[in-house]
Amino acid sequence: MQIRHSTHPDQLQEFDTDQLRAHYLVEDLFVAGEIKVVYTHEDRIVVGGAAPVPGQALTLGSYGPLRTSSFCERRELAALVIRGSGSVSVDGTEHKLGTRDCVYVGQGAVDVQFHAAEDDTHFYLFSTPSHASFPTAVARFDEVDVLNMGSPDTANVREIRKFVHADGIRSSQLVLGVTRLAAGSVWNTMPPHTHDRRTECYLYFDLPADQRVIHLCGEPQRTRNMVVRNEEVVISPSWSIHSGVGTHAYTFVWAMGGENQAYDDMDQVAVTELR
Ligand SMILES: O=C[C@H](O)[C@@H](O)CC(=O)C(=O)O
Ligand SMILES: [Zn+2]
Repeated sequence: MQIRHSTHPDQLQEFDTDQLRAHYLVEDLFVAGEIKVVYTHEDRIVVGGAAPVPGQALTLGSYGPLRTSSFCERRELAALVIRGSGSVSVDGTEHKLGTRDCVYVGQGAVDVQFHAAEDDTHFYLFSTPSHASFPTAVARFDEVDVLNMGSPDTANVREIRKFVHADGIRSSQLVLGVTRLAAGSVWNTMPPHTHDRRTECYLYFDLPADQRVIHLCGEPQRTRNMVVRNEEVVISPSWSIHSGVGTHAYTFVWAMGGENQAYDDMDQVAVTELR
């Protein structure tokens, strides 16, 4: 388990490209036959990747820094299939998931296993601390409500789907959804926002291997950027905007943990205020 420490916004001004990437970008999460996890002290979120091969399930263990006997002893977890299809077994109950479907696993689950139904199946894992147990539940990409956002003039036509949230799958603090850009649209979350009460992570996917997303971070009046590949995660501390422009359309998982679950609790930043 890799550890990322929290950072102060002033530090961002001192970071060079490599330091910026070392603190906020998570690469190489998806390795065939392995589970990879990264613990950030920003709201104690754990992000991970599970890439089982068909016929060989992967079991989620606990990790030294958690000091628990099972991963979900004091945590809740969401697993979303970003590529392929498969199932997640939670204490013996199998939940079949197609591409872009998600299972929420409540605190207290002991035995969590990932099974691939086809080659190149990738599960994205997102976990936050939890001090109350909520039922394990599945949300399907094609069944959750869709919010249409953006316009062709600003190249940001996109569909926002909320999976784990106050009016969907209930959780202790975890909030998660998927945003998909229309062909020809490239901007997400523009105009951008911050939410001082939550940390947010973006996992970009469905981006062709030879394309990139230029992800914008930092305080609104002193932004920085990182060039991001397919299936990489960006950690956004609560003081940072989180927005990006692709060289091609893409999809991303946005997921948060923190003080509240109110999606609308955002401080919007006008495009003209950015620097
Ligand atoms: O806090 C919420 C998140 O940043 C995302 O839901 C924004 C997003 O998906 C978008 O505008 O494209
Ligand atoms: Zn946000």
